[in-house]
Amino acid sequence: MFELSKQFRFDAAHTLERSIDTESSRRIHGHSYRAEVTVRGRPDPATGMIVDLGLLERSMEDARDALDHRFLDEINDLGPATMENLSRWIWNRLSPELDNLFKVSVYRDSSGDACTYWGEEVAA
Ligand SMILES: Nc1nc2c(c(=O)[nH]1)N=C([C@H](O)[C@H](O)COP(=O)(O)OP(=O)(O)OP(=O)(O)O)CN2
Ligand SMILES: [Zn+2]
Repeated sequence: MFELSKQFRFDAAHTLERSIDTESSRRIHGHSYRAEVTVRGRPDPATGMIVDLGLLERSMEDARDALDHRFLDEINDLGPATMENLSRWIWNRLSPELDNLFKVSVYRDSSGDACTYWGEEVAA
């Protein structure tokens, strides 16, 4: 079994309601994010690939365009612009076209923040 990943970066602004650092979090501020999309599977013997990295990049472009240099509070189906909601939002955007999608991680390298979404568990 293999995991294959590709990353993209985006810079975006947001506000956040929190119980700590309330005032500064409510002010519009920005972060530099890095998102990592991982597929899992076995390479096709003919191509040697799980999925062509070029195709993976194409399907990520749309998500990047929707996030980069945006005010995240204005993205209707995101909810509060947290790392958790961003990783799930990227997952929801990519999962219809990526059969082998395994996880989506979002990082804020400057502060050491990371969040990974594996999709919702399907009840047995
Ligand atoms: N569970 C989560 N908690 C918080 C999130 C999140 O996405 N998930 N996000 C934030 C805010 O984005 C906040 O701006 C980050 O706050 P903080 O860690 O205090 O860092 P700074 O704003 O000071 O950012 P710098 O890296 O210092 O610029 C909070 N919590
Ligand atoms: Zn923030």
